[in-house]
Amino acid sequence: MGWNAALKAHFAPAAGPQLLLLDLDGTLIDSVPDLAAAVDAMLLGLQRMPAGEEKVSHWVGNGADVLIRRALCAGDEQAAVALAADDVTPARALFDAAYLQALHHATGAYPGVSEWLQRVTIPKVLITNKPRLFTLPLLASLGWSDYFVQILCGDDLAEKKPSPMPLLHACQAQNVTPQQALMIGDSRNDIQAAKAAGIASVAVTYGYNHGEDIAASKPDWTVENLLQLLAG
Ligand SMILES: O=C(O)COP(=O)(O)O
Ligand SMILES: [Mg+2]
Repeated sequence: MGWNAALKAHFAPAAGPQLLLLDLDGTLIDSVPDLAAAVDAMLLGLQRMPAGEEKVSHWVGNGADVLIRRALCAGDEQAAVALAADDVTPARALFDAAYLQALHHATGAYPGVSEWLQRVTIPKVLITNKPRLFTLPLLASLGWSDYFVQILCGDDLAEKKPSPMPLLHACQAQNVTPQQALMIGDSRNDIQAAKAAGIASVAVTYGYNHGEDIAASKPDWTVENLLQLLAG
């Protein structure tokens, strides 16, 4: 396995990155159908109108708590932030129950991802804003648990992406410098975190980025399929 010319040039004289930091939702898996079903079950349980996949796809990226807040406030960001924790708790219970039952009904890997995960043999750390409660059973269900040397979820550290904290934590734990690592993600949270950590970043163009073009976040490279990162 070899890296494409752009990555080779960036990481020279090494053959490529020494550590891959990988986002999950919107990068490796298309999880919005199942997330939207759980959000809609939650909203119906609260006697509200369902939101549907398109809106939910714009609300994903900052973890379950923020997703639920956005859903309760129909995407009004200020209102979502201002919502009292007591108003979120009952909704969270409904969401958790619905999503845990259907983590992997309609969720699947994006084209090229399974082959890429098999071909890329350097250490991979999963860095997701998804809570651990959902991440571990979902990875097991996908048969992917053994691909990662470390799994950092949204509730594992004091700060989540766009904070650089989980990325820097992974580099330190895996004994590489930020300059030797590569972050791959679909949203501005991934790219901002990478820039703040001094880590080069690849954005995939097919994921969820709050309805915005990921190019606006100025990743170092963009790809439509992870296999484009490899030579040949
Ligand atoms: O849980 C989310 O909102 C997004 O998770 P991600 O960091 O894997 O994209
Ligand atoms: Mg993502």
